[in-house]
Parts: sequence; structure tokens; C-alpha cells
Amino acid sequence: MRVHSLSQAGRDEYVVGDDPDIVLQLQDVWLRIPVRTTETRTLKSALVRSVTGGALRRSSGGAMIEALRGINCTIRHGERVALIGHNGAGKSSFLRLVSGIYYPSSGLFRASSPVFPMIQKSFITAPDLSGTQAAKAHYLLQHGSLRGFDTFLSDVLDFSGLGDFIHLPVKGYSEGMASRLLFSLLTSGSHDCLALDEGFGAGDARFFERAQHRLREFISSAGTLLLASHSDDLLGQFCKRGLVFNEGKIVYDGTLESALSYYHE
Ligand SMILES: Nc1ncnc2c1ncn2[C@@H]1O[C@H](COP(=O)(O)OP(=O)(O)OP(=O)(O)O)[C@@H](O)[C@H]1O
Repeated sequence: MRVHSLSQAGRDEYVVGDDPDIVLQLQDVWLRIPVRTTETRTLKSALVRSVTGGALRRSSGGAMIEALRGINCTIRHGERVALIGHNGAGKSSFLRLVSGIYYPSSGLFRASSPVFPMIQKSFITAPDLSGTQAAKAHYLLQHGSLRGFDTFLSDVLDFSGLGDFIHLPVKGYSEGMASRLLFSLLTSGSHDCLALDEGFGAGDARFFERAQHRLREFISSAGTLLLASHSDDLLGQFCKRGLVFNEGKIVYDGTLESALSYYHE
């Protein structure tokens, strides 16, 4: 179980019950991201309001973006949750935080099972690596060992259709080829808890259709799902509960239908 508990003063302050049904629990979670810039004179010293994005403040050496602000939320096993909100509202930051990519600046966050992030749109490995080596690095990061890797690689090879290109450096792939590989890597295997950001490339039109089918199967196989999307149709296919984000806060939490009505009001 992963637990992060930080108060403003850096001390543990919260007590969480041990309900085995709870997969994710967040209490008063804040995420502040410092951004270094020399353009601070153009930022107002008080909170700058804008149409998109989290709350932006001037800070020493640049700016501070409050991407998540006082998030309180409990997700139980088997829930299928839509993250709704305008650009910059905090959906991806929330997904990154629950999958362990970002640490909370303050508040309590507890995850009782690993959350698989399907968020990245590019390889996190060196571009000189071959497709096979990139797959190996990805597998090692996920599983901590290479047990089962051969089956995984053969599935990736089959689905991506890359053939012998899998042995060549990823940096020589076209954008679509790289998308095919990345998509195949991320959708091989199943995960108990899935954090998925819709803005996900999937190669050319021919591949796109196969990818849609595989994505649906992949999403359906997850026990618990968090899905960020601007498509009401997509959310309607997979989710029952909706969280509406605005300026880093959850401003509505309810059924998907009521959350979408709230958002579109
Ligand atoms: N790594 C980062 N560096 C700087 N700012 C960041 C970073 N990650 C997120 N932010 C800021 O946090 C705020 C929330 O962004 P986030 O990506 O979570 O929004 P979103 O709801 O997913 O938006 P979209 O619908 O456009 O994908 C934005 O103001 C963004 O600029």
C-alpha cells in the first residue's frame, strides 16, 4: 500500500480507516508545481484568473501553479470514474498523482493497489534503444523482473505489426510507428486499476480501428477505472460516476449523468 501524508508543516495529521474496498483515498490533497520563468513581471502578484489552467501565483524565481487544490475523494474497488473538466482543470494532474508520477505537496493520499498510468504520449526510454529494448525497459519498470517477458513481447510484436523494425532504434521510427509500439506496450496485459488519459495517439487509420477495439477490451478488463476525456460518448460507454474538475478542485461528484449535466450547464 502506498501512503503519502504531508501537512503544510510536513507532519502526518490524518487517520484513515482500513476499509479493504477502498482503492484510492485522498484527503485535502494539494499539488503545487513550481515553474521557473523570468517573465514574472507580467504575472500579477495576486491570483491570476484565466479561462484555462489551475490557479497561477507569482513566486520567487518564477510562478507556482496550484494544479490540485484541496482534493477530497474516495474511490472503491470496481468503480468506473469519469474525470470531466475544461483544459487545465486538473484531470491529468489527478491521474498522475494517483499513479505515483507526482507526489502531493500536502494532504493525505493512500493507494491500496498499484495504479497503471496510460498517460504518456512518448517513450520514457533513450531513443537509441531498439523497440525490443524499449519493451524490455517498460516491462522491467512495470514488473520488476523479466519473468513472462517473452510472451509479452510476442503479443506486442503481433499487435504492433512492426515486424523486424522491432530490432531497430526507436529514434528511426516514424511518428505512427512509434505510436503503434507505445500503444501496444501499454495495452498488453491487464491491470487492476487503470488511469487513462484519452488524448492518446494510435497510429494510422488502419491501426486506429484495431486499436479502438483493443482499447475497449483493455478498459473493460480493468477492475477499477479512472478515465479523463472530453468525449461524453466515450465516458458514457465506460463510466458510471463523474468527477467535475475546475481550477484544480473537484466541484461536483455524482453519477455520470448528473456530472455531465452540471458540467454543461
Ligand atoms: N509538469 C507541469 N509543469 C507545469 N505546469 C503543469 C505541469 N503539469 C500540470 N501543470 C499545470 O497544472 C494545471 C492542470 O493541468 P492538467 O494537465 O492537469 O489539466 P487537464 O484538466 O488534464 O487539461 P486538458 O483537458 O487540457 O488535458 C494547468 O494549469 C497546467 O499548466
